[in-house]
Amino acid sequence: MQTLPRLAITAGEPAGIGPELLIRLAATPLAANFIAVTDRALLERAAARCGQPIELIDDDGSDTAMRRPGQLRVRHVPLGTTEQPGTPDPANAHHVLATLTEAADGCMAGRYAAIVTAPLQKSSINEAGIRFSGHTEFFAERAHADVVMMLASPELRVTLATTHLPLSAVPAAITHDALTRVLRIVHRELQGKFGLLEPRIAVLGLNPHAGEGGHLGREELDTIIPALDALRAEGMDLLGPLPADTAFVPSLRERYDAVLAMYHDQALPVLKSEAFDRTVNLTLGLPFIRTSVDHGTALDLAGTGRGDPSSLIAAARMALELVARRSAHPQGHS
Ligand SMILES: NC(=O)C1=CN([C@@H]2O[C@H](COP(=O)(O)OP(=O)(O)OC[C@H]3O[C@@H](n4cnc5c(N)ncnc54)[C@H](O)[C@@H]3O)[C@@H](O)[C@H]2O)C=CC1
Ligand SMILES: NCC(=O)COP(=O)(O)O
Repeated sequence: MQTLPRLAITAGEPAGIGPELLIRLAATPLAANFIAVTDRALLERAAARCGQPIELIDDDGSDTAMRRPGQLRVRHVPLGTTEQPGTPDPANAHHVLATLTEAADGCMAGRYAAIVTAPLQKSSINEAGIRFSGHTEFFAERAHADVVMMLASPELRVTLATTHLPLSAVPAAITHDALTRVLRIVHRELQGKFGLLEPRIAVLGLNPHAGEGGHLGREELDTIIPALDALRAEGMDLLGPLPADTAFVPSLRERYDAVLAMYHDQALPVLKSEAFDRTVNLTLGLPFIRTSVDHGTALDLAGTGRGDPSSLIAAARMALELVARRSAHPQGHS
């Protein structure tokens, strides 16, 4: 019997749009066995807010060959307190982290084929007194893995040398070793996850005009260029460092398969402004597949049922594609 991949879907911040997006995802005919890792009653309230019928089934860990649109399995993780849409409560921080732990541990134990995450409110977890900067770092720590954040639309893949850091901390984090480590992961994962045998990676500079020959900053000359040259000597096809302001013009985009940006806001606005509804966040380097939405908790829309589920649906589709590729080519996949 051909069974459907078991995808763990975390709902993220209970007071955000995540729970409603899960209901919308469940309504699609996607060929997946979705297991919502969250509170059962939260999903019932989200379905009522969306005005969409939902059939919740307690997950017993079994496989199935079919799922009707509107059916959603649930791995119940109780809330700390009942959600107020639009107003995150730190009393739910431990609940949110428990859902991530169950999804990650379940993937590593083989109970789920992949994880798809809805957005969480990082500040609410911090307000509960917990050090936390994002799913990416949480899953990396849980899996003891070196990871890289990628956001990908059908037209553009962007990877990040640094993720959730204050801007003032970025230059010190751009070291020869860090760039080497990150580029090796990106190169390996473009081969394994995307089937690109000889991936072409464009690397952005850190400074305006990529440092203008040292007149606008020395990080390119002192760190980035030597790191790229060493990796080129190993055979990697690297372009740059390119000035970030022109790296995304069409003539240059034809010359690379992915971009490595030095920091979070250097490249993500390009993706989010041209493909907000089609972009997927994925974590490279984990021992399991994890995809996510490209947006946040949209507290201004939470509770209205009007959040757009497109990015979550795209994330689920990409997770299914990666699961299928892993089954077909298990040796090339982390
Ligand atoms: N993967 C994750 O867990 C992510 C979490 N966040 C967190 O989200 C929180 C809020 O972040 P913001 O910067 O305000 O960004 P945001 O993405 O939540 O909202 C920005 C704007 O986009 C709109 N928007 C976002 N998603 C939408 C959707 N699916 N449909 C329709 N409109 C949508 C919002 O209504 C708002 O006007 C922060 O705590 C941040 O850390 C942000 C990005 C990713
Ligand atoms: N902009 C992407 C983002 O902040 C998502 O981070 P993560 O929670 O997936 O690590």
